Amino acid sequence: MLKKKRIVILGSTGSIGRQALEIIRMHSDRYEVVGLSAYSNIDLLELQIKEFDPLYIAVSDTQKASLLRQRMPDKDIRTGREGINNLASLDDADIVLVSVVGIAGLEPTLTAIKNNKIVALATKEAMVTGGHLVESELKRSKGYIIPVDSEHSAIFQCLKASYNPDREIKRILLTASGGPFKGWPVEDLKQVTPQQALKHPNWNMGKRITIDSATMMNKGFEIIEARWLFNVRPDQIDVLVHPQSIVHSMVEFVDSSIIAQMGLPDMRMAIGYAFSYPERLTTGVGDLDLSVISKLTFEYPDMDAFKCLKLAKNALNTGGSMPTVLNAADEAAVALFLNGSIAFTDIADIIERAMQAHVPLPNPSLEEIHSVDAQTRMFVNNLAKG
Ligand SMILES: NC(=O)C1=CN([C@@H]2O[C@H](COP(=O)(O)OP(=O)(O)OC[C@H]3O[C@@H](n4cnc5c(N)ncnc54)[C@H](OP(=O)(O)O)[C@@H]3O)[C@@H](O)[C@H]2O)C=CC1
Ligand SMILES: CC(=O)[C@@H](O)[C@H](O)COP(=O)(O)O
Ligand SMILES: [Mn+2]
Repeated sequence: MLKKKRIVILGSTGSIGRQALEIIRMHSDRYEVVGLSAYSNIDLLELQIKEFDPLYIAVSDTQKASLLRQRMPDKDIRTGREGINNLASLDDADIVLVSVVGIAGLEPTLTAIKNNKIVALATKEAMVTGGHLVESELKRSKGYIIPVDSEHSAIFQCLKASYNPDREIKRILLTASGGPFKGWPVEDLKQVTPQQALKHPNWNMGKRITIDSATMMNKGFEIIEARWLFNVRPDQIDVLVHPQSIVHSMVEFVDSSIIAQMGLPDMRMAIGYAFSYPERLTTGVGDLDLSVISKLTFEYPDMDAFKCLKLAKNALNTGGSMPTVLNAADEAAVALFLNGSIAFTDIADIIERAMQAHVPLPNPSLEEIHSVDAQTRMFVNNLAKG
C-alpha cells in the first residue's frame, strides 16, 4: 500500500483550492489533507474540515478564527500571518499548495521552500513581488516548486523535452486568451462594467485574476513569474494572444523546435499534475478533440490597447521593489474598480502613477517588500480619494 502524500492547501476556499480538493477526493487512496486555510470564509471551510478532517487549520481573520473555534472546539485553529506560515512548515506535510490570492502568498511560499516542501505554486504574486527571494531560498533548501499557473505548468512540462534547459531554451511563448475585451476600440474600454470584466471567455476564476486577465496585467505578472521560475531573460519571453486557450504555452528551443502543451481550459489538469508529478493521473478534465477545433490562432498583443502589459515589462526591467509596486497598485486599483470607485481604464493609469512615484529598492528584503506593498496601497487609495 503506497504511503499517501500529505497535502496542505493554503486558500482552500478559493477557486484553485476547491478544485484541488476535487482532485484529492478523486484520488483519496493517494492523497490526504493535513492542513487547510482561508481568509474569512469559515462556512465553506467548516464543511471542508468536516469532509477532510485536517490536522491543522488557519483562518487569517482573527474574529472569524474565534468564531470557528467556538463551532469546532476540538480543532487546532491558528490565525494571522503566523497561522498560515505554521501550515506552510508542517512536519506532517509533503506538498504545500499555495493558492491564496495576492502578496499574502509570498511568505508562506518562502517558508514552505525553507522547510523542504514540494510547493505547488498557484499564487503568481509571490513570484512577482519576491522572485529574487524565492530564487535564493531554492538555492539554500531542498524544497522545490511545481508551477500550477496553467501556462507555467505547460512550460514546466515542455521543458521535460530538453536535456539542458539553461542552454537549450531560445524563447518561451506565453499564450494569452486576450480576455473579454480583445479587439475592442480603446475608447470603448472606459465604459466597461465590473460585470462585463468578470466574464472571462474561457476560464472560471477568482475575481482578482479575472480582472487582471481583462486588463492583461495577468499576462504581465506571468512574464515576471516565468522569468524567475525558468531563469530566462525578459527578452526570451514572448506573449501570443491565443483566444481559444487550448495551447497553454510553448517553448522554442535552440534547434528551432517548438514544444507545446495543450488541453481543455480546466485548472484541474495543472493542479493534478503538480500533485502527481512526475507521474500523471486522471483529473476529470474532458478530452480535447482536435477534430472539432476548427482553428488555433496566435497573434502578438496590441500593446497600446493593453497598457498593463507594458507596465509589467517596465517593472520587470526596473527590478528590485518595482514589481511589488506593480502588484500592490494593481491589487488596490482592481478593488476600487470592482467597488465602482474608478473606471476600468483608470486601473492602468493609477498603476503607472504609483510606479512613477516610486524610488525602487535594488534588492528588497521580505520586510521591505511588505512595507513597499503597504505604502503603495496607501498611495493608490489616497489617489482615488482625490
Ligand atoms: N483561479 C484560477 O483558475 C487560477 C488562479 N491562479 C492564481 O491562484 C491564486 C488563487 O486564485 P483563485 O483561487 O482564483 O482566488 P480566489 O479569490 O478564488 O481564492 C483566494 C483564496 O485565498 C484566500 N485569501 C484571500 N486573501 C487572503 C489573504 N490576505 N491571506 C490569506 N488567504 C487569503 C481566500 O480565502 P476566503 O475564501 O476566506 O476569502 C481564498 O481561499 C491567485 O494568485 C491566482 O492568480 C493562477 C491560475 C489560475
Ligand atoms: C488559467 C490560468 O492560468 C489563468 O492565468 C488564465 O491563463 C488567465 O487567462 P488569460 O490568458 O486571459 O490571462
Ligand atoms: Mn495563467
